[in-house]
Amino acid sequence: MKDKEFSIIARVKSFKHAFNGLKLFFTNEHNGWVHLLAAVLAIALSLYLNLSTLEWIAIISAIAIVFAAEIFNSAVEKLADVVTSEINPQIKIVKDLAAAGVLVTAILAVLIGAIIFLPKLF
Ligand SMILES: Nc1ncnc2c1ncn2[C@@H]1O[C@H](COP(=O)(O)OP(=O)(O)OP(=O)(O)O)[C@@H](O)[C@H]1O
Repeated sequence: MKDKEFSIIARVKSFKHAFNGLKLFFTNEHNGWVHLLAAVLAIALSLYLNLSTLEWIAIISAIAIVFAAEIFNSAVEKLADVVTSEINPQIKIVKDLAAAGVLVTAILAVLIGAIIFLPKLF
């Protein structure tokens, strides 16, 4: 691959593509809406419970990790659908693995939420 010169314009374009990806995720992906709702509720509860700085860092990190995993999962699903629209056992494995990645981050988020919120609520 030929070395490319550093260009501010190219970097700005990369950001534009990434923000377009975010727009696509939040407009087209139903799971994106579910995660957005969960994130808004978690942030509202965090504001209400007046969290410490470290607790905020944990909550925000959990939210971001789940979103990132879901976005990668959506990308894998889209790519898999381009590869074939037929039922294919290998595509099933690929999609199930990507979904498992989201599940792991969702479990992490629930555990972090439980550790932080439950003692303050009960
Ligand atoms: N082409 C395929 N061949 C075999 N199995 C498939 C195929 N497409 C989807 N699946 C199975 O259906 C599941 C759901 O895949 P789909 O692409 O419909 O994602 P989805 O319904 O958007 O899921 P998610 O809730 O993760 O967004 C996959 O995890 C996989 O087990």
